[in-house]
Amino acid sequence: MPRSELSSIAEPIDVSATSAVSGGPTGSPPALACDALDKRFGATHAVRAVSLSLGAGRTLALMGENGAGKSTLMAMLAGELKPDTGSVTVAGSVAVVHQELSLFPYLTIAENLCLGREPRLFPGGPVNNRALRTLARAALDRLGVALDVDTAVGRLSPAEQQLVEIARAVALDPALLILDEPTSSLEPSQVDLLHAATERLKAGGTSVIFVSHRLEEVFRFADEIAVMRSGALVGAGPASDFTRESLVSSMVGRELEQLYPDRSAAQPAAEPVLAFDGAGGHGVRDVSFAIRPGQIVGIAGLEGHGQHVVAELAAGVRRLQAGQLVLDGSSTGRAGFKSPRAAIAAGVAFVPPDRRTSGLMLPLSIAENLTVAAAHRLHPARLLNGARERRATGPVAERLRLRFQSMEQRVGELSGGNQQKVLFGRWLLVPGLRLLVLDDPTRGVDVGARAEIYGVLRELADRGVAVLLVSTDMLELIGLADEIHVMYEGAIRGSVPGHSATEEEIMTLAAGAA
Ligand SMILES: Nc1ncnc2c1ncn2[C@@H]1O[C@H](COP(=O)(O)OP(=O)(O)OP(=O)(O)O)[C@@H](O)[C@H]1O
Repeated sequence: MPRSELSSIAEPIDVSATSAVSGGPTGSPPALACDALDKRFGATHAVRAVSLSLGAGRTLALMGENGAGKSTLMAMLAGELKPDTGSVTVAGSVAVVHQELSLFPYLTIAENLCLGREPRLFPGGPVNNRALRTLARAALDRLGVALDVDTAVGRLSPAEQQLVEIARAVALDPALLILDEPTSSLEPSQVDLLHAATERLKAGGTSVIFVSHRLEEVFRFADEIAVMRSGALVGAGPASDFTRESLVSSMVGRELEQLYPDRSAAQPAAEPVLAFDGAGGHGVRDVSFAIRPGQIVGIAGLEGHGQHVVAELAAGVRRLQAGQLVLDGSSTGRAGFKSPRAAIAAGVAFVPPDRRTSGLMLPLSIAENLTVAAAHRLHPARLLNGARERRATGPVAERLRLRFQSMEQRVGELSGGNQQKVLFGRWLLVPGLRLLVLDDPTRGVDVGARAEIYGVLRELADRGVAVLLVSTDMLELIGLADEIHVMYEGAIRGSVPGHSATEEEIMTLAAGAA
């Protein structure tokens, strides 16, 4: 875990002191202060003259739209990125948990947790495995996580890996802990663990900065809020000075009337586009439900209960081992779609959850990534045609409020949330779309862009496209889906109509308690 090389403040810190962002506290030095930080990447002015300070034991939520400059600012605060101008002062070490995990999958939890600071049997000698395990267990205990420290990290769910990564940062006892979207893959009970752990850290004088696009968490975790827009700090102060509405409008620079679009009044009675009929395999079993044209069907469940497999079966990424998939009234064959290509040929599109490993071609341009699915229509001769590509992709980029320099920019240079928008936007250009399968489509996407994505989904549904939405965000499912199927241990435990569903109802089913 990187530690800051930055200059330290020698004076002890008054833990009881409170501090306002960008305002001095009661005379004690802040745990973190930065002054006029500025950073450009070529033509992009990513961070503009940002100054702020944070007291010891305080939590700051750093908010802003995708591409606002949050990750760049945090990298400079952590000493990982050199500012063009400006300075940072931290009263001690900094530990960072990035959006992309940095654990070694083949090493155990204990080995990952103690990497680079393994206890030795004697100085310079072999690793003391007993002490290693004890240290690792203590690190997990501090977070309240019950995992076997001998498990290889690659066998853990994404949420568990995230917790290990956080435990590793916490174990360093940093003066400042920086968490970049720590909760995006966590389920509610794990968010509770993280909340309790940060409260304990704060009581010990550690300051915490975190980024989240989930507003409900921001008000729960943060003492202070700082809002960035287009690289500049546009608002900062105690969390109690903000309301949900004022926070959103300060982030997106406009009033956001509603996050979720109105539902269609009439439920479609048409034949299903796709029906799961006793489908099983890869840990799921007896899955039966139908998706009709114009319907948004949601799949809920705690991490690891089979919901991703359902999305992958629908999209031809995995083959069935039992039951059948029925497309327009006819079976798709013995094992479902033969391949993703066969699913696409049938008008089924898939937005996978992990944009970095499955979906985007990071070295290629935005335009190329957007048009790859529609390539047959846009490039009949399979040759890139710049003018046509621009005509087609421009409106999509505008609609999704993509923040970019030019359509020729490499996707790898975009902020995380903007990459996700490209992944989603590519399917808007595809002709003959019948069923859109989405697996956690708004992870890391800011609230303004999320409203746009939700609006686009509703529009697609109103045009007769069927939507299968797998999401860990229960509020998103309740806000969008016409019907929600809740999975538990690989099977559908129960189904609830979207318009009347409550979080409690879904959680009860997801925990297998109903
Ligand atoms: N290495 C880089 N090269 C070129 N441009 C970059 C680089 N890193 C970031 N940028 C640009 O700097 C701007 C700020 O990006 P940053 O990742 O800090 O945003 P963010 O607020 O963290 O966004 P998100 O919420 O999507 O993670 C964006 O326009 C991004 O494209």
